[in-house]
Amino acid sequence: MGDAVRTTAADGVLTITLDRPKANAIDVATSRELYAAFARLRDDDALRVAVVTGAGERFFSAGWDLKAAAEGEAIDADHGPGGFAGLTEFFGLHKPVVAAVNGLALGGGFELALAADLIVAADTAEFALTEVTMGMVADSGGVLRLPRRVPRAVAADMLFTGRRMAAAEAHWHGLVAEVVPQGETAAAAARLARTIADAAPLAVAAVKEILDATEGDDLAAAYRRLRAGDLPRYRAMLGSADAEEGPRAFAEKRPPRWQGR
Ligand SMILES: CCCCCCCCCCCCC[C@H](O)CC(=O)SCCNC(=O)CCNC(=O)[C@H](O)C(C)(C)COP(=O)(O)OP(=O)(O)OC[C@H]1O[C@@H](n2cnc3c(N)ncnc32)[C@H](O)[C@@H]1OP(=O)(O)O
Repeated sequence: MGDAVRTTAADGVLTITLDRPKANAIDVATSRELYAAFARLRDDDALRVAVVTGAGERFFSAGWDLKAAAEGEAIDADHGPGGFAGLTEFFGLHKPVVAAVNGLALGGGFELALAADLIVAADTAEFALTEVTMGMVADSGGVLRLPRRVPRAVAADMLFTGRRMAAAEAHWHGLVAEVVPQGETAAAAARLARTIADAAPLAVAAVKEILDATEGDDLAAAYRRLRAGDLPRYRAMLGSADAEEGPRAFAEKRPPRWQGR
């Protein structure tokens, strides 16, 4: 990777660390490094899940690099690697992403966490979409995802005012899966990621595909999607050797040996 994004891989888990003093802010170069890290997750069959986190204890990410912006650098929110397209393209991939929010997740930093499938947060973490106070809209996923993760009135309050949401409130809303003491975020996220990495890869991919494909549907429409046969990863799971391996391993009282086919 480059200077601002570090990656390490172990036990099927890719850990992506945003490490750019002083606030883990994201400029165009950093967004391209993040993009490359998620491309590695997508393309490496040995990798089954990613954890994305920030270096240090104060910031997960303070979002877009406002100093670079003041000097004229623009992140194309629709088509550039660092914008909504990147977040949508990669967070629609077939492998889950866990955000380990170790501190302040502001603006694009919160959008990065919102694009993940699961969030583990430090008890000191805070979340905010401050774009409206910066003359912008959180159009790299924030304005679209937040109302689908918390009640509309709560999303509206945050989007109109840029107010912060503490980790405890985020957990109360179900936005955050787990809150842990500061300093334990990475370990908690790693435990969650390893549990996912140990599950059947085709089944995990099918769950992610179904969650993403039916997010906006009511139950009846979602069920029709599931039965329509137009979800390729779900279809692949149904006819897989792994779908037979699970019951066989249980009957033989041994751990399953997933083959990913
Ligand atoms: C899957 C593939 C895709 C990969 C790419 C994913 C990209 C994600 C989306 C990209 C971005 C989309 C655009 C986004 O929607 C728009 C935004 O993010 S707007 C910016 C939002 N951020 C903020 O509003 C936070 C701004 N910061 C502050 O308000 C304050 O810093 C603070 C957080 C309240 C802390 O205040 P203080 O305690 O007083 O500390 P300082 O202010 O002195 O900050 C310390 C230090 O950090 C620098 N800094 C802080 N925030 C930023 C920032 N956003 N950009 C640049 N620098 C920042 C600050 O300047 C200080 O440094 P110093 O001046 O001391 O050198």
